[in-house]
Amino acid sequence: MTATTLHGVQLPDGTRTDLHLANGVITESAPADARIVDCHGLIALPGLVDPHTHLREPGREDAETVLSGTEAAARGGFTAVCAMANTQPVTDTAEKAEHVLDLGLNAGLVDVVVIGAISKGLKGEELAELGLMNRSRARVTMFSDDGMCLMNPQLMRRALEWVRPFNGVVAQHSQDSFLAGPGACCHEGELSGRLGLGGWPPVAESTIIARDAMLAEATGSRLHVCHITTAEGVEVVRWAKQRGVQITAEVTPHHLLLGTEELTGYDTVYKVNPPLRTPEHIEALRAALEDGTIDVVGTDHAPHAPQDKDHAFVDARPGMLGLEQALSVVIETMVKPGRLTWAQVAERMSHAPARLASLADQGRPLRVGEPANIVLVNPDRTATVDRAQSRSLSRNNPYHGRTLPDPVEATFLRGRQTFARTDS
Ligand SMILES: NC(=O)N[C@@H](CC(=O)O)C(=O)O
Ligand SMILES: [Zn+2]
Ligand SMILES: [Zn+2]
Repeated sequence: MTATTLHGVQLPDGTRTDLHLANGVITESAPADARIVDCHGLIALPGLVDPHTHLREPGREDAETVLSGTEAAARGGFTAVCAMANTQPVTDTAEKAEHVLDLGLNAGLVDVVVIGAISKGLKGEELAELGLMNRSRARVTMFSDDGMCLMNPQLMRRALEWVRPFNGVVAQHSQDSFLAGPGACCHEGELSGRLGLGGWPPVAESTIIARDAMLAEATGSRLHVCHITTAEGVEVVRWAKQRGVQITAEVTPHHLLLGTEELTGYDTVYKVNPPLRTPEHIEALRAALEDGTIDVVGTDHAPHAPQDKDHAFVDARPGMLGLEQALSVVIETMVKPGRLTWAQVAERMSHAPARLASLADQGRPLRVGEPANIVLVNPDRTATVDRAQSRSLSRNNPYHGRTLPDPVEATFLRGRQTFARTDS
């Protein structure tokens, strides 16, 4: 593999330097035959780490494969993605976890980190093989029934106890379906009434977060709150952190940018769980990402085939794409308004998610000796999103037609270029 020198690149702390990439790591100096890339005006961030991706393989390869999903990830600046367990079959055994790991290794574009199911078949009844998945080649440390809220508090407690010896983490999709209105498919509020759609009240999220935070405290285990969407939920996380609970929270790009007003045309691309919220909630999420109450950005990249989206709003599958525009949305909503520095973007999108998933070789600082996992960012470039250009096999891109930052110039996984912009 040829060595590369990123000449004159800006580091997250604002300093300018030459970064030499050779043999998979950042080196002190470059060999004589190194390719030199002029990086003036570009920023190097540590490769992004997505703690929450749906890759759909095995089972729904018409919507996404590990290859197509990881191509989308590399294009978005990611060098690692954590693959959710709600595939068909569900990732609930060591063998299935190793299968997903191997699909990722074969694709070779980003590190595919396997998330195991908490319960067998995501049914919420019996614990899955947590210990065996952890001891498998996939070395699973994160467990989630995402797609479903793990309702049974006894099972939640036992899952938290199980992961403690290996410092694992339980990631919850916090949505109490008993509190949802009939046919709930959007935020409960003035608009759901006007549109005649059933709603999810914010309290359906915050009460589950509060319950799980208390269980995490009682067990001394790590809890991760997936895709938080409400001001009340953020308040509970803030309170739990003050108590010393080992809790982390995640926000998606779409919940940072998009609100309930998108729903007025009943376009099912905007149907997602948890639902898009109102401006007060969106502002609470941005403020919490700014002050660190929300630790990480997770895409919740959820590809769906047309036949699963082309339905009445209430019947369509929830979920939207996120990998390719995640950094675009964070720049638009957080960097441009001066709410996050580049070092803080690196923290929320690389360092912190790597710690969450216990990844030793991801989310590392850009220093000599560290793995050469890097995304090159052009902070000034913008483009109009075209869903037809996506690397994903699916087209449920909620940013289609919007002009947004288009920052990713190139992505390097252990020094090897996994994405390069070709249209400039
Ligand atoms: N976010 C969604 O609306 N859908 C996700 C599941 C999930 O993240 O809950 C999916 O798998 O499609
Ligand atoms: Zn979810
Ligand atoms: Zn999800």
